[in-house]
Amino acid sequence: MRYAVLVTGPAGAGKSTFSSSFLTHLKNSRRTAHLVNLDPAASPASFEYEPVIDIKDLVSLEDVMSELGYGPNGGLVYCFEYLLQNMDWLEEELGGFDDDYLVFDCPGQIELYTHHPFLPTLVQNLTRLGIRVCAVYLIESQFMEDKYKFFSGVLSAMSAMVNLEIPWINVMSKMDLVTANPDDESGGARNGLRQRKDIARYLDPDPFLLASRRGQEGNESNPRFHALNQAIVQLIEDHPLVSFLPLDLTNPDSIETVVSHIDYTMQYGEDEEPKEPHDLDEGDFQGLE
Ligand SMILES: Nc1nc2c(ncn2[C@@H]2O[C@H](COP(=O)(O)OP(=O)(O)OP(=O)(O)O)[C@@H](O)[C@H]2O)c(=O)[nH]1
Repeated sequence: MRYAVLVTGPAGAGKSTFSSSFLTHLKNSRRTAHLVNLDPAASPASFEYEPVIDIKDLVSLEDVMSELGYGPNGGLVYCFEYLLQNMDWLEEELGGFDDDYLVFDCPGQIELYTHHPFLPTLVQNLTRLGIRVCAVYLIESQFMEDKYKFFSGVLSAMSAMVNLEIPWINVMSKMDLVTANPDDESGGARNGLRQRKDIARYLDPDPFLLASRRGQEGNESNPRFHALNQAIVQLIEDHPLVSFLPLDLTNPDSIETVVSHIDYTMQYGEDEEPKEPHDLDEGDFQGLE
């Protein structure tokens, strides 16, 4: 069985960094895992592991912009349309892998996840090839600095989940930049970053964070803004689809927890049949007395 993990989320959320740590973790656990780059604008410097499949071998944003005169956003859309017209290329590239974990590092343009059909079509194609697919959606801990930005992140995560309809894990990345304890002088506090005493209300989004303190901050005095917030609170209350796993890459237990959730969501290894004696070859006995 092949497994594909789509690493998604807004620009700068830490997708490439997480993909590298994830691959290191899988390799340390003696699993066969590879990086697939789906970002036609990625620079090679952003990868710790060389991608085994790279969309830039098919089409690159730089070429599309210089040769066809597209801007960055139109160029990205063109690249994905081109990929979907050339799924036989991807199918051939994927053909060389068996029983492997493939980590797809995706671009950071949020509209790709929320309202373009590209990723759903890609997922359909991967599923057709017998690949089990799940998505990890990252938003960064700095989103907690501003509750409106945070809830816009929650809504985009919800929208992407509904658009893709595949097993899904939301992750709050860069938790090393936050400390929950105001007395803790280490880590995030030492770096001058925000302490949060109410992290749990963000990891399991409490919509009443948004509804609180009417009239005390900027736009909140505008009744239409307040009414909009109330509607969003109601939506999140009625459809509590999103919660976040915290990810602190400086803590090995944290990455381990996220990987366990991915394995569980993917039902990793659940279809492995015990080998019959006549299926075993010499290699299976190596190292055994
Ligand atoms: N402190 C901290 N910084 C991080 C972490 N993950 C990523 N970063 C930093 O955040 C920036 C963006 O990280 P990337 O991994 O390139 O993010 P990305 O989502 O792949 O970015 P795009 O592909 O441009 O959308 C880089 O400067 C990283 O060093 C983290 O866990 N902690």
